Formats: sequence, C-alpha cells, structure tokens
Amino acid sequence: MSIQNSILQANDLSLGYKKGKKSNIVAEQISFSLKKGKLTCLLGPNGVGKSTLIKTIMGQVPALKNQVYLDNKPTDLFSIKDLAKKIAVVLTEKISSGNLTVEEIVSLGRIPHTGWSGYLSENDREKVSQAIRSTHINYIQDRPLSELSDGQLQKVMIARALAQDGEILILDEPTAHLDLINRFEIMHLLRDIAKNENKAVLVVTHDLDIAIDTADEFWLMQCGMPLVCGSPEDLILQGSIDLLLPNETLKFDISVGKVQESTIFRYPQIDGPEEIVKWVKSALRKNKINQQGKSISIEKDGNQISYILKTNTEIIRFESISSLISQLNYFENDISMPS
Ligand SMILES: Nc1ncnc2c1ncn2[C@@H]1O[C@H](COP(=O)(O)OP(=O)(O)OP(=O)(O)O)[C@@H](O)[C@H]1O
Repeated sequence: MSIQNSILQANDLSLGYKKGKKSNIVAEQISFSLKKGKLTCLLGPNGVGKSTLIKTIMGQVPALKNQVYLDNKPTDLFSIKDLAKKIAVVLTEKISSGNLTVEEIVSLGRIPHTGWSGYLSENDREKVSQAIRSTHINYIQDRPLSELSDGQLQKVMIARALAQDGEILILDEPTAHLDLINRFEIMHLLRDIAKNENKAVLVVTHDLDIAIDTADEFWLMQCGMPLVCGSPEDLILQGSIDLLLPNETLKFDISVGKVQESTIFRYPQIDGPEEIVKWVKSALRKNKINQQGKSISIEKDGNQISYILKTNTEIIRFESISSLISQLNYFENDISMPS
C-alpha cells in the first residue's frame, strides 16, 4: 500500500474519557492508517469504543495516550474550522430542519468555507451541485426534508458532507434502520465516492455482509485487544474476523461466507453445481439434519433443478430443497423414534 495514500494515522493510541483527575480508558493499542481512495469499515461489538474512536479522530475527545495525525500534523494543532475543511462527518442523529429543501441542506455543507453568512460563490454552488449529482438526488433537490424517506435522507446527509469537500468522510452507522436495498445502495455509493473522488471514507457499521462486499479495508475493534486492520478477505482467511463474534458458539464459515454456529456439522455426500450445493448445505444445517449413510446428487437442466436422495435401500427424486428436507426430517424422526 502506497504510503502517499495515507492521510490520517495514529500509533498506539489510548482512547477514553477524563472525569476530573480520573481517566476511564475505553480502548488501548489503537494504531491505524486511513487511506485516500479506499472505503474502510470499522466494526466491533456494541460499547467497544467505535464512536469514541470517531470522536477522538474528530478532535472532540482528546486521546489519553499519543495523538492522531492528519497530514502528518497532530489534529489538536488544527482549528475547528480547518479540521472541518478536511474531515466531514455524518452522525446518526436525525436533523430537525424539516422545512429546508434538500438543496438548502446540502448547501449547509459549505459553511466551513463560507462562514455562517451562507453566501455561496460560484465555486461553492458548483460543489453543492456536484455533491447532489454524485449522490443521485437531483430528482428530489427541491423537496423539503420532511417529505423524504429514511434512505433518501441518508443520501442527503452524505451529499451535505460531500459538499464540505474534505478529503476524509466519516459516517457513523449510515445504514442503521434502512432496508436491504437502501443499505446496499448506500454502501456502494460510499465505495464509488472513495474511488471516483479519491476520498478516504471511514464507515462505522454492523452490516458485516455488505461491508465484506464493499470495503477495501476493515478495522476490527474488540475489547482489550489492539485494533486489527487488513482487507476483509485476508482477515477472513486468517480467522481474525471471528474477533467480531461474542464467544465460541459462533464462527465465520469461510466456505459459505457467513456467520454460523460453530458446532461441527457433518454433511452427507452432496454432488452438483457448487452454487446449489451451498444452499442445500444451508438448509441441512438450519434444520439440523446431520445424517450419514445417505448421499444427494443435484441435476440442473436449464431452470429445472432436481435433488436425488440415495439411501441404502432407495433413490428418491425431489423438485425442491424444501421437499428434500421434509423427507430427511421424516427419516430423522423415524430413526430417533423409540422402538
Ligand atoms: N461521554 C462519555 N463519558 C464517559 N464514558 C463514555 C462517554 N461516551 C461513551 N462512553 C463509554 O465508552 C464506552 C464505549 O462507547 P462507544 O459509544 O464508543 O461504543 P460503540 O462501540 O460506538 O458502541 P455502539 O456500537 O453501541 O454504538 C462505553 O462503555 C460507554 O459507556
């Protein structure tokens, strides 16, 4: 990774809060390098200190040990206004400016450059238009905020942060409360922004699946452990992704790419196209069908899929996974019935 891409760094930070003379340490050994042109996702369980890290980066909470460096200069040497020109933040709170239009809200992103007079130069107006275009919200730009859906509102908040035109964009759980399509759209939008506009985008999220699909880098936070950084793929293959899981009962299953119960599960012999085998395995595991001595082969002819179950005594053909599972459940109950 090119060192020139790194815009924000820290080495061995301690994070937390001071109350009088007492320090309450939330996290230690936090080292990172945030890169331009990359989408970075910060993941970790509730209460581990993700928001505290964001507040420390933004200069709202001083680090208890060492400092965050922006452009190789400690962030506490930046004025609030200069920091706002470099770092734009989208927090989780809903804003209550319901009567303002989308375009007016996005224009507020220029305040670090214009001051509260709000006078927009030609250049400011162009930045606002560009932010509206990049987030694909032209079609609602004259609508008041009170008329928007949560997904549209989130895009407007991202546009406002983009209009700020900092090199770093930080978002705290931008996909919380959104439906699957909006979560997908927002994360892909953030990826496009990182790539097309060469921004360093840092997103706090609990959405592991979509983060794996979109992030260039993960930062994993776990209680009492150093921050673990790396590409999602490397962290999955190294097993570090399991740091996100609360205990030994869950494990990230590399073969199916999702979190599953960690009990050892023995599948019957299954032959057929890989993408279909994966869903048969998923259904067997979900139904806790752990039968040996049987095999399943899958035949695919166009859109027609057949599941052929072979036991010691019979061969039965099914047209759906659900009918295959019903039959296996029947065998399972039959076998386990007291004689
Ligand atoms: N202003 C504060 N003063 C003292 N302690 C705080 C303050 N804000 C948060 N904390 C504590 O810091 C710890 C980390 O909180 P933080 O909000 O950073 O976690 P998080 O990882 O963002 O959690 P979540 O995923 O639930 O948002 C918690 O124990 C919390 O109680």
